[in-house]
Amino acid sequence: MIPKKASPAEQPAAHLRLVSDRVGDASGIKLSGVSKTYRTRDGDVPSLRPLDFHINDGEFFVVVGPSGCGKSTLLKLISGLLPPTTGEVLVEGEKVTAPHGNVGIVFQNALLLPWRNILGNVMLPIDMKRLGRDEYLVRAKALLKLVGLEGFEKKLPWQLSGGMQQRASICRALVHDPRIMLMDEPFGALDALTRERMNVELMRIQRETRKTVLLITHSIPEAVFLADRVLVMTERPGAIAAIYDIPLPRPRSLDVMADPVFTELVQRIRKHFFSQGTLD
Ligand SMILES: Nc1ncnc2c1ncn2[C@@H]1O[C@H](COP(=O)(O)OP(=O)(O)OP(=O)(O)O)[C@@H](O)[C@H]1O
Repeated sequence: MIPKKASPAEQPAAHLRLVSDRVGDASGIKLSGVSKTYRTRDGDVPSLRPLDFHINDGEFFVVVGPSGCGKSTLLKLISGLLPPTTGEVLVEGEKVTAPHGNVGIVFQNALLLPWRNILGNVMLPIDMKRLGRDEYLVRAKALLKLVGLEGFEKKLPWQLSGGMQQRASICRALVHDPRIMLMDEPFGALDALTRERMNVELMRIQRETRKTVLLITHSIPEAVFLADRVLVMTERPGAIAAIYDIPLPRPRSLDVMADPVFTELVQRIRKHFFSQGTLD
């Protein structure tokens, strides 16, 4: 389905140009006609309508949508955990047919193994993939330092706060140096203040590591704060309601939330959720 452009009546000010898609190349993530219908004993559950879009290499791309519209399904399709019903997903120009090493995934809860210390948890993908421990140990420690967890390597997960655990899970997703980070409501379980701090931290990590990030959130301000572009989904079966370009300069601090461009974008995206019945 072709992303919908804003009608003239809903056109924002010139500085809030709405883009349907940027021209993409073979790098990044490309979805062509990707749909998903779950086959269950009680019948078919159409979850995603055919989607076409491209996420550029190094882009911070955020997806917002109503509950149950297929956001997590989208993430599973890109990571290769689920096959699409129609269409194809290309990651770095390669068709995704199975779980692949090009992604690191962060879930809503840190999901650290309670019996492994923090360093051991970060090293889990390396141990599972049987990669060279010595080489990646250096990287794991450097990542922990990057997220402010230096000195906590030997602690067990319960000895850390929720925000610190989530930072460790981000390190775990990055330790094998994937090109892409997929994040499913990564800060949904955190209190508001910690969540804001984690957002600032995540942007910094993304800038330093130059990863392509696809993040799912229910928070529209969070989406606008973080993203280069925001994809708004319709209700299930999910389709693209619109894709917004976020022209706020980087680096961004929390002060950007007071910028009129920020508030206008938040309001425009919120309108999708308050129109009758469906998202658009
Ligand atoms: N394994 C499955 N079998 C059948 N239906 C499923 C399965 N997984 C998800 N669904 C259905 O597909 C739809 C999309 O689910 P998904 O988890 O992708 O939505 P979501 O947008 O991530 O939801 P939320 O925002 O509440 O986390 C939902 O209606 C869900 O019930």
